[in-house]
Amino acid sequence: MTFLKDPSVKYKKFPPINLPNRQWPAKTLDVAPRWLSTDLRDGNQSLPDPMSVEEKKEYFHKLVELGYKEIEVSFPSASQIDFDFTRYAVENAPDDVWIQVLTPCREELIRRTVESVRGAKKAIIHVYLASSPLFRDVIFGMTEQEAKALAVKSTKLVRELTKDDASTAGTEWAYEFSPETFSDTPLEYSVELCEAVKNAWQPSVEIPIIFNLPATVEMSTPNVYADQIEYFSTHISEREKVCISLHPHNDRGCAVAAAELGQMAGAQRVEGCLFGNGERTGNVDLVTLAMNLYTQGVTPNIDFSDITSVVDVVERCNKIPVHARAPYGGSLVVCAFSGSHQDAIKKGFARNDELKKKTEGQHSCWQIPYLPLDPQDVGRTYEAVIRVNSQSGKGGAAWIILRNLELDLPRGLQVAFSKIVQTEAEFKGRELKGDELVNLFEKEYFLEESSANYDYNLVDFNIVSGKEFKDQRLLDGTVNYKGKEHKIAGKGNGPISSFLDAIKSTFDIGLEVQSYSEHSIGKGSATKAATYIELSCELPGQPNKFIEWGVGINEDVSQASILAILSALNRISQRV
Ligand SMILES: CC(=O)SCCNC(=O)CCNC(=O)[C@H](O)C(C)(C)COP(=O)(O)OP(=O)(O)OC[C@H]1O[C@@H](n2cnc3c(N)ncnc32)[C@H](O)[C@@H]1OP(=O)(O)O
Ligand SMILES: CC(C)C(=O)C(=O)O
Repeated sequence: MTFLKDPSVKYKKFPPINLPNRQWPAKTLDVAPRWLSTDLRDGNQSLPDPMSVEEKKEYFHKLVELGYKEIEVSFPSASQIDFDFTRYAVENAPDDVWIQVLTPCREELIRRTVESVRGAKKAIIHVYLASSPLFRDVIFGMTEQEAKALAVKSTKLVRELTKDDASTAGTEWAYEFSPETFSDTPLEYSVELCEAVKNAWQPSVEIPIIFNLPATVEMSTPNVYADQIEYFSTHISEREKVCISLHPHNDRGCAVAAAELGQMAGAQRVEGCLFGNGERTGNVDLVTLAMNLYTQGVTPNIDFSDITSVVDVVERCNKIPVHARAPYGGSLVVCAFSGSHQDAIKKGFARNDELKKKTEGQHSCWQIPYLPLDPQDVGRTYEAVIRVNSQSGKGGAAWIILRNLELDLPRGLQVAFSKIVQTEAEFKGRELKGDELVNLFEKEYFLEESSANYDYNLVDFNIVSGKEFKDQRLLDGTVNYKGKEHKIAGKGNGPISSFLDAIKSTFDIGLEVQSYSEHSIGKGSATKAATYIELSCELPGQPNKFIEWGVGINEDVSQASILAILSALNRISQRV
């Protein structure tokens, strides 16, 4: 079969819903829904290697820790592992967590399912049945009325085994019914079927019946799903005794949008999996949904403050990696490699700091270009935000030096260092890690601990000033040049000019300061001065001037300047 020139001969368009009075487009999402994690059921059933009991335990505890209050733990009639794990969940769930289990409409499987949650504090029995014409015809060969009768019979059986059985009074029972696949079922029939199920269950306002309306296979644009939900929400009777739940799959890549529009259309609950695991393209991603609320200022009631630990558990138990670009949790989503992004982020942070200073810490609104979320909110560091490769500009490397060494490089030095970084990144053909950049900077600007191999090294110096010298400074000291110590002496208006004078008289090197800046680093008694000096240099026998930057760091401001001059001089010495 070839890729069709005219796919309409094989695939039919999904018809729009006739809902001229639809209200959902004007709604906003202002509160978190009830969440149900089906990682341990729908997620698990789609894994090449389903989870072991141990893996399910780890995952379950993570879900509880994150704040999920409704967890579908299994399909207990599927396997001994699922049954045993359900028993574990029942015995170990906190009192406020509902344990949900799924069963088809088969008597022996319903019985075993109810058995699996015996003794639970709170349990939801979830029953599903094919309702769409395709699923009914293909899977069961049942008419609409036969399917309805089976759904009613199964609901009555669950009722008899649970809330009508006095011996289970210690358990708070809830009931969930899923017409599969709701999104491909005529709406009038979905409502008729659910009315019959509701009547069989007899819900209360306190514990409403859950009608979970799955897009078992996503077949339309999310607005169509929203129309379907709004239709159901406005046509089902005793709405106050009904909780509408969404269960979107991601076949068309729109599950998150479908879940969001579905909530706008009246749904109060969402079922999904962390990072969108699940059948085929997955269930809707619960992380994205919660964090989408969070970044709109709405409390999601789920705590993703340590998202890396969530990724770890999900990857370990599912044995499927979380994509590096997965919204919010992917390893690359808070990283910028490209120059203009890095520049914007760096400026954004600087502006934020300024605003904070101006408002004495009151400014708290997050507005950083390219970063919709403060990485620290999910336990990530600012160091990881900017990473450097051959696509990066001066700002990226400067950011890493700032974050690691507290050195706020002047613009000219950023440009100069960026060229060095570019050459290195192209040479290595890959990203340069933070510590590689720091090492490169320290090596290039002669800031390493061991300076034994540098051409010029400061051994000692002394500066004197006074009226008798007519406000001039006199500097004398010792400089080691290529292993040999030289006594130096010079005079000038300050430490820099007197040192330049000393270098001129000792080595016949003409140096001129092109630019200078300085700031402090560290705090309290550990405060140091960081000095940046751009020098132009005339060397004996060399026709052209050299221009180089140097960096010096020392507790003493004068010494920091002298070290910066020697740093530039060493760079020049290396070039000739
Ligand atoms: C949309 C969803 O995700 S639904 C959940 C799907 N999850 C799973 O299937 C995982 C667990 N499943 C299992 O372990 C097994 O399929 C079991 C235990 C449920 C049934 O196993 P088997 O009896 O061997 O049947 P098998 O898996 O081959 O086929 C499924 C049967 O269930 C029937 N079935 C499917 N859905 C339902 C339903 N909602 N209610 C009743 N029966 C159903 C099918 O018609 C088929 O019956 P048939 O054998 O009479 O044709
Ligand atoms: C059992 C139901 C809710 C399901 O998993 C689906 O329709 O995808």
